[in-house]
Amino acid sequence: MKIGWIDYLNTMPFDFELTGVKPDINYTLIRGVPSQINSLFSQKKVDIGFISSAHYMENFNQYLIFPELSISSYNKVKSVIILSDSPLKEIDTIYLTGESKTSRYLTKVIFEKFFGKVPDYRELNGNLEEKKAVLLIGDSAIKYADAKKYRYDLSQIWAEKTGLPFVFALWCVHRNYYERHISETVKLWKALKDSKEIFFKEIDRFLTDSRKIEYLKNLDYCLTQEHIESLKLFGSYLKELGILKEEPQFHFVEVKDELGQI
Ligand SMILES: C=C(O[C@@H]1C=C(C(=O)O)C=C[C@H]1O)C(=O)O
Repeated sequence: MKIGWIDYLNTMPFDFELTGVKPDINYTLIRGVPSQINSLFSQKKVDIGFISSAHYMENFNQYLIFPELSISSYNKVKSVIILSDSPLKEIDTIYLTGESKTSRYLTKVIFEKFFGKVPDYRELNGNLEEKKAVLLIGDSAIKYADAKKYRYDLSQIWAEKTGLPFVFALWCVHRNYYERHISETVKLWKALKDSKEIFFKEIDRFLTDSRKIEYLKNLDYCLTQEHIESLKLFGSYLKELGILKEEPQFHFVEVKDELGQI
């Protein structure tokens, strides 16, 4: 089994090698930033991947979601931010990180649906200092959080406008891989879920940096009905903006029968 792993601090709770959970499967981890994992996943170079929620939405007929797991946030996420020299409403040009898919689309929803303006979107390459406004995610967002006068947290804006959590990433499997490897897939799902529980129960064993602990504790790793509502709303905005061809449906891996005890 080839597993696509997002190489950010925020995937640490799922790290079953760290927490000592043994999934009893043969696997290799392929690490990268979200955009790399998304494309390895759609090329079937990985069988199971932690991918951008928007990438699931673009390919929902081919993928299945692992239940109960995500990276989400109920208010501030802290690592999906717009850094700017001017207030948000005055931004005309914004440079978007190439590491993301969901947050790039969320930026468009925020500007175009919530604030009714279409800035010039450009690709972020090189130096932040020369750019008046940038979208950063993941570890570089944490690193450069204070780099500019204004900082806007995209998940906080979403929460203020919708009252919902925002779902950034989902664990997904290719439907046809799942059909041929049901038991291994469910074993991985269980290992990720157990790892997350052990990690937060015993967080001091795995991390000493209090800022990192605080960052991870503030994130939300669940996938409830409310999260699905939020994904649906995001999907309908993306459809309205012409980013998605159709409104996505949400299909899940069936985990109940496989491990009997769940
Ligand atoms: C919360 C985050 O969510 C990330 C954002 C993603 C995206 O924008 O496509 C994908 C995966 C997540 O790791 C983050 O990494 O800061």
